[in-house]
Amino acid sequence: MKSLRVFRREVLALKKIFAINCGSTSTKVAYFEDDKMISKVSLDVTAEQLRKMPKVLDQKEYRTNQVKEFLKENKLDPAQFDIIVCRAGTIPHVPYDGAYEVNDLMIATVTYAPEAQHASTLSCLIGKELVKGLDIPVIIYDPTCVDSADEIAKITGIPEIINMPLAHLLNTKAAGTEYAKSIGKDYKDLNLIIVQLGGGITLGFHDHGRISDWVYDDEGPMSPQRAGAIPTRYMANFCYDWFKSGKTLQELRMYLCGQSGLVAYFGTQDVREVEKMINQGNKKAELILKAMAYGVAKSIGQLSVVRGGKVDQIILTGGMAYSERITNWIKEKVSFIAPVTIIPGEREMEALAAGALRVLNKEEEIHPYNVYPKGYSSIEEIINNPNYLA
Ligand SMILES: Nc1ncnc2c1ncn2[C@@H]1O[C@H](COP(=O)(O)OP(=O)(O)O)[C@@H](O)[C@H]1O
Ligand SMILES: CCCC(=O)OP(=O)(O)O
Repeated sequence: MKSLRVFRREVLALKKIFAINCGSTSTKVAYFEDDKMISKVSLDVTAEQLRKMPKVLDQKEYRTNQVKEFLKENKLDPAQFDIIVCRAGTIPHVPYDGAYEVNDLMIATVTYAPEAQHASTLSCLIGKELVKGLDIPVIIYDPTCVDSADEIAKITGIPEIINMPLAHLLNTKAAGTEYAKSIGKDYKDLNLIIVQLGGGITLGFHDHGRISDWVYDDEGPMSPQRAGAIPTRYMANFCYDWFKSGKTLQELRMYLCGQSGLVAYFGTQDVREVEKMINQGNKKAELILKAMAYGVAKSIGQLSVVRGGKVDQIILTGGMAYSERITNWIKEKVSFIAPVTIIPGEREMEALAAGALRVLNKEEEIHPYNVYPKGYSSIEEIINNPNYLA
């Protein structure tokens, strides 16, 4: 039996939480003691660097070194952590939001059979590597692929294709929670359209705490790195030419989610650079950036019908929400639907740590992770037959 002293030390000690968030344009890491952020860094990964490491797994070493450098500079030893919590996506859909264990199946899936090429994958790989040989839990929290959507929203005009929900759940839920709190309500009391204006743009209709419909980065506006929706007649011809020129399906997926959007027009994913061009009188830069904002407004309009116009608030969040030019362009078009609140930047690191703390305090359980990618039924099969995105 534990002595009272040991029991007290375990219960009263501050929980040491390390959070890892690989985004498409940055690597963010932070160290928390309970809910207090002790240190954080956000390191840019530029379009230029990404061109040299086009496959997401190519970036693993680079980003792992960024994380290790942070640990060294802050004199942090992974052996002291109570838990590592990671941002996640690119795994098959899971039924609930919240925490999932990072286990062998998840590691095999993101390594050999990912659902997409997205840097968030790397977060759990790096997390697991840091605690190799140690008995420290690694979890993901509020991944992009929670299936909480209305069935009707998933139906497409091609019966074989079921459109599954994807969205920046982690940050948009955190922004919704922050907004609700600011008006003395609970996130689960409201209908919110929340827009993530990041390297990729996604929108969600948050119906009393559940994303019931969404617009993913390939279904609506272009974004700094991504093409957005392209009419199928153009896309069919584009793909035909692409494959005829000898390029692969994986290269196409990486182009659509990494090298298109603003990057394709201007060679940069940094909106501040594009704004500089506009300030210097570049009319093309103004037109393209405005087209992106216009696309966001149209997608907000699309989601406004989900509950027959019952929208309590529209929230704009993510890095680009710092740009007044962009948020004003969007507001002009959508304010007739509902009032607009701007919550710029991200609170993903805080949201990851808060989730991990609830897990450590036993207020929330860790869901087991047991969903196999389509077409696979064992870890060996996944490892031995990587998919085309690996
Ligand atoms: N102050 C700012 N003004 C305009 N755009 C910004 C600003 N800060 C960041 N951004 C843009 O926001 C985007 C990144 O958003 P972020 O939410 O950090 O993305 P991600 O998590 O996808 O890496 C980039 O295009 C970046 O240039
Ligand atoms: C839901 C998609 C995840 C995504 O696009 O994240 P980034 O904005 O970090 O690229």
